[in-house]
Amino acid sequence: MTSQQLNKINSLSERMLMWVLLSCTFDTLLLAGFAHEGLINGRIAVLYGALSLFFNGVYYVLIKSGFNRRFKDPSMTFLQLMTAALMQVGFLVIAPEVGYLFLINLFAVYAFGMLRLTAGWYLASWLLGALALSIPFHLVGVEIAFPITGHITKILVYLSFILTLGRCMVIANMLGNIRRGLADKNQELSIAMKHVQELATRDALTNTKNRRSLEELLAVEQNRFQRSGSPFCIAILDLDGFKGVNDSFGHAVGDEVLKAFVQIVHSQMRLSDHFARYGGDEFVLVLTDTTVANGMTPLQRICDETAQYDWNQFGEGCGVTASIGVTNYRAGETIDIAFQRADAAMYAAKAAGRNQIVASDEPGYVTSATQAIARAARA
Ligand SMILES: Nc1nc2c(ncn2[C@@H]2O[C@H](COP(=O)(O)OP(=O)(O)OP(=O)(O)O)[C@@H](O)[C@H]2O)c(=O)[nH]1
Repeated sequence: MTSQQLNKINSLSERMLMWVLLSCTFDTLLLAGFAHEGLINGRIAVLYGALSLFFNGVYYVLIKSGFNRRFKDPSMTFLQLMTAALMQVGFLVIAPEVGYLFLINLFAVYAFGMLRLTAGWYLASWLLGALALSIPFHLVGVEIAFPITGHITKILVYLSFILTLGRCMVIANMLGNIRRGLADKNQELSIAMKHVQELATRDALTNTKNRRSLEELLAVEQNRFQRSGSPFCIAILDLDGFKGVNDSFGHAVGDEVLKAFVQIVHSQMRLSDHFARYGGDEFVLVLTDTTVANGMTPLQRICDETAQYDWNQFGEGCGVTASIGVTNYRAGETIDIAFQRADAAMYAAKAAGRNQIVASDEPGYVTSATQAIARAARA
């Protein structure tokens, strides 16, 4: 148990002791009232008050001195419960004329136990309580009374019931606090879990999805394709000349370039697409519900935006472009095979002079460079 947990237990135990002491004080006053009415000897009220003070004092000293930390249950709930229960049974024997009071007190005593006792300890305390109660009920043969003998005793009995209900309210409030604490802890835990999940699926530098998350998303898209035939294509985007940026301007500038590139892609992609950092200066864009034929337009925009971006803001002469390889996912193949095709296409784009798109094997979309040449020839 951590010292923070122990401190919490101690503060709860101290609060409980205060309530128990207050409760015992009321009982002592009620007993004094019954003594005044001649139902019991006045010394019984004094003894009840003195024993309450003594036992609560002992537990207070144990808690304050830290001695309770040596126990398996530092709250000492079982010990306190048994002390209180046996005290009630003892007084039931010596003052059966007001025996109802000690019997209803047992409810409050056992209810306090609910705050901390495990089922096993609760069962043990119940069995011990039952055993102890057998003494006044069976062996001693005392007359346990409900002492309404006049107007005053009626008020005293009424007060004792009201006070018992009050004790139940205090216990309900403590249980409510425990429940609220648990609910708060649960919420904190689920927020922390969400955060951990975010960290596990996000790239820390660029805040895009990471490779692990990409693999999961690709598996989802593959399933969707198999179920509904919804097409998707995989594009691998690799920066050109990024090593040069790092070498000339430093790693920190390189990081800024990566983040800016992510912004460019985010500004051009659809919300339903998936974008992830694969590693280093290599990224993957999964275009959902899209074939390469349709995907070429946003990819071309990314290529163009990257080439036209004001990289000089990071340093005079700083600049990168993007080479992109893209392929359709084909029925029945593994993601790995599609990935290899996209990778080969990306290397083809590099080999063809960088800053362009190569579609793996789509007729009519060999490279964006050939499209540009065709456009120029038409013009
Ligand atoms: N600043 C920064 N650099 C990184 C990070 N991860 C990898 N790199 C660097 O990125 C560079 C990637 O190398 P290359 O892909 O060969 O560089 P390139 O100049 O773009 O080469 P081509 O792709 O052939 O155009 C290496 O120098 C890595 O050290 C990162 O998180 N931050």
